[in-house]
Amino acid sequence: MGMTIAEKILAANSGHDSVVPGQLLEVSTSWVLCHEITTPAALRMLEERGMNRVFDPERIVAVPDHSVPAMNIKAAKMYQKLKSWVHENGIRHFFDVGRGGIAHVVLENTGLIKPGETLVSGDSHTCNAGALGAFATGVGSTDLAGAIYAGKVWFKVPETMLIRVTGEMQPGTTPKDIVLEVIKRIGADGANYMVMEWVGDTIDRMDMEGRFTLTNMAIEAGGKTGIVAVDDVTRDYLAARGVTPDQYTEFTSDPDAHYKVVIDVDASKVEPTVAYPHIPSNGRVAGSDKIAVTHAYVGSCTNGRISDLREVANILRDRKIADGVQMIVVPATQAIWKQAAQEGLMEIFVDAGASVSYPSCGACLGMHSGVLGPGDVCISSSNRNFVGRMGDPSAEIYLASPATVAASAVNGFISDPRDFLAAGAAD
Ligand SMILES: CC(C)[C@H](C(=O)O)[C@@H](O)C(=O)O
Ligand code: SF4
Repeated sequence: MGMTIAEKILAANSGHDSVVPGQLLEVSTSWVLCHEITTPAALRMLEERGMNRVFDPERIVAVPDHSVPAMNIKAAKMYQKLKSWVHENGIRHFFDVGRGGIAHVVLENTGLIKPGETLVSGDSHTCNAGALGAFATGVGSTDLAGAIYAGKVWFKVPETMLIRVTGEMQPGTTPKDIVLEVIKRIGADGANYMVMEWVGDTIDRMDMEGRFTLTNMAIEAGGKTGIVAVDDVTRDYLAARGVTPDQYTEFTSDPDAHYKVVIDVDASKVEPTVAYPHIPSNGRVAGSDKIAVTHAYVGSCTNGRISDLREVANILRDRKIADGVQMIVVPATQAIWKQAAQEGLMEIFVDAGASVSYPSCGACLGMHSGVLGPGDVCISSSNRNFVGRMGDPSAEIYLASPATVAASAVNGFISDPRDFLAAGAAD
């Protein structure tokens, strides 16, 4: 029987010619990504056993991102732990505060992780990197410890779900709306322990930033990871980062590969979508109800990229954020921050009355720099709207595209970004 891309990558990285779903494998990890929240626990486990070494200092990427710059002493200590470990072990790929940003977005941009490789990290959105045709997934602290020590991890080969997306996306609709629509259809557990493989002409035309948004949210449907096959879009993205095809292996799914589920999406029918509290599968068309917001957040590993910031600027240009709304814009990395500044986007955000923050996870998970209070209502470009995710348990979070967040910030209530296109503000 044929194999899917994910099965081929797992086979190649575990010394097998072929594998089948359900098979247990010991897989070599090409890369281990470490941030300051989950890595210290893994390091403690290793230290307690006298096993404090790393499998390969060149294959570990360390990026403090959640609680930086530190907002309290506990956070400062976690940062110190990551940093001292990095120095003691000669880990070169360390993206310190001011030189990095949100780990997943930093990594995707480095050219380090390549198609056909495997990546693990103690973070559930590690699936983000699957857009590069790699097998990337989040693991718990024990598996993380094993990966750091031995460069190996146990996996049960997942089943794969095929998501075929065809047709032209309509103006105002973005990759975020596509993934919110898919999660709405299959449910927050619809892809449990499956690989979500994205194909179709809509995906072929989509840039890498959009593809990262799709694979990033696999975990919100319970997926093990998301993946997109390598094509010219991927090759060009990698070439721009100095990576040539002889440095990586391209895997494609066989025509007779086995898919547990096949989903068809007509992109031309997908409308700007908002996931209502308190689960990402609770999608409705943007603006169906007039819901007043107190906060608007653009950022996170899902939607804090330069194309996202451009979309927001297109709507905020020559407009003001509604009175009573606090808007926070967080470029995902230092490089994106600089690019946004060079393009004049920062000025547009500030003139509109938004607060522009430094690259970090901060507000996304209610740690700092934008924590919600009782009864607050936030429209967010992030990926999770669970109870208490951004702060007080009584706060409500609505997930949407950056364009929908911007339109809602201007109106003061959840709005359809297409109304702004009609007004000629966005392109
Ligand atoms: C803190 C970290 C372990 C967590 C995750 O794994 O996803 C965070 O990034 C999140 O988005 O909730
Ligand atoms: S930006 Fe949000 S979702 Fe992404 S890694 Fe950070 S906390 Fe998790």
